[in-house]
Amino acid sequence: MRDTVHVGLPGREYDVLIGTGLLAEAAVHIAPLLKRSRVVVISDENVAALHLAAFQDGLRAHGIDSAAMTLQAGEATKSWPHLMACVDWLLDQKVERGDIVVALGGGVIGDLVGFAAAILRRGVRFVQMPTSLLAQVDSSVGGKTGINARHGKNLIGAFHQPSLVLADVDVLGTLRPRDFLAGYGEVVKYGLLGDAAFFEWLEGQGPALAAGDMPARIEAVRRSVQMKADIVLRDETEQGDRALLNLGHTFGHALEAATGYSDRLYHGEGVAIGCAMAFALSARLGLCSQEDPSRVRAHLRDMGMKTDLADIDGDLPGPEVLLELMGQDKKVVQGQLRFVLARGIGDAFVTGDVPPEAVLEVLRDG
Ligand SMILES: NC(=O)c1ccc[n+]([C@@H]2O[C@H](COP(=O)([O-])OP(=O)(O)OC[C@H]3O[C@@H](n4cnc5c(N)ncnc54)[C@H](O)[C@@H]3O)[C@@H](O)[C@H]2O)c1
Ligand SMILES: O=C(O)C(=O)C[C@@H](O)[C@H](O)[C@H](O)COP(=O)(O)O
Ligand SMILES: [Zn+2]
Repeated sequence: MRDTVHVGLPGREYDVLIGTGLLAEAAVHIAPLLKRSRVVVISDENVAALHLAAFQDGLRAHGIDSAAMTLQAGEATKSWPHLMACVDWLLDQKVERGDIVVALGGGVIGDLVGFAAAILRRGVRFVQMPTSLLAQVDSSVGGKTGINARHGKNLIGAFHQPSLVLADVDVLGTLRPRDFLAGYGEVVKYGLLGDAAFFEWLEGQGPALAAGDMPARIEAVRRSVQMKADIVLRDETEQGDRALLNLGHTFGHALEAATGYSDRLYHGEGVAIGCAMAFALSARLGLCSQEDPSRVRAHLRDMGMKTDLADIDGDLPGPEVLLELMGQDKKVVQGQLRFVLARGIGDAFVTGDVPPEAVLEVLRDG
């Protein structure tokens, strides 16, 4: 079972291969990119324990040498100290301009390693081997790379497109259910932002997807990646339309900052709560029907996901502080917050015309 989505950015085009068995046969797809038969791989401790040996064995069988570095798992790894460790190690390995760096892991590894590749010797190529659902449907595609700052999420980074993305859906089988569902938050986002039929399909197929139905998983990854590729092609550096991919993120990023980028709230969980809030805000402003937010929440609830602030363990700062945290959002223009809101399911748009009091009311409702 195999699908390909082509990201046709002029001069930086690449394929996203989606299917089974791609980890073991990665060498076949990576070899044509190599100038010498050696790659460096960066992964995290969970993924390395489960999948690094199979990946390196496959490379070796094709005569490709590899060296690997393993980082601590979790969002805290997207930070200055780990970026420095990564870049130091890549220099220790004498990675050259013509070499390929492989990011083997979830979105944390993809964002961090992609950024390290962007700044190493002013830019080396990298391959994304996304191993989480979130990374397969979203973070491995489109070239946003970076780390978090004390001031907020992803505030230090670069646009640096990968040279190839290999999304092996078999490896999703080892994800913890909570990590799978966090990735599902981004899948739902795609339906909500631009494809009502996809959202409807997810309402029917979501449980099968979570239970491991392979054709359903491939279809969900393919449709998500295709939508992202289409948007990135129109607006690579987020001057306009690309901000639609930020649906749920203005709320979500503030909640991640408020919970200290910790296990209290995963990125995809923040996105799911953020999508529910974006629809609540849209309904409050009379932009969509009152039924839409209920339908969004009902599907997330059916899937066993977080939808409300009360679902986050521990104390949260008050609405005013959360609103203040949103002030570092990259969509802010001339000091004014902009939100991705919706006229209905599958019909999102970006607007700065949002009274702060309406946002505070949504946050107070939780
Ligand atoms: N660049 C982008 O466009 C973009 C898009 C969406 C999200 N992101 C970023 O992605 C990050 C979240 O990504 P994530 O949800 O993948 O988090 P993650 O990388 O922390 O992975 C989640 C957990 O799953 C584990 N894991 C990954 N693959 C596994 C597998 N196959 N089997 C078992 N365990 C596995 C990881 O070790 C980790 O513990 C956030 O930092 C977010 O900001 C970036
Ligand atoms: O690729 C994009 O563009 C996205 O917005 C995808 C998001 O899911 C992702 O979380 C992204 O990293 C958020 O971007 P940011 O610019 O708001 O940090
Ligand atoms: Zn996201």
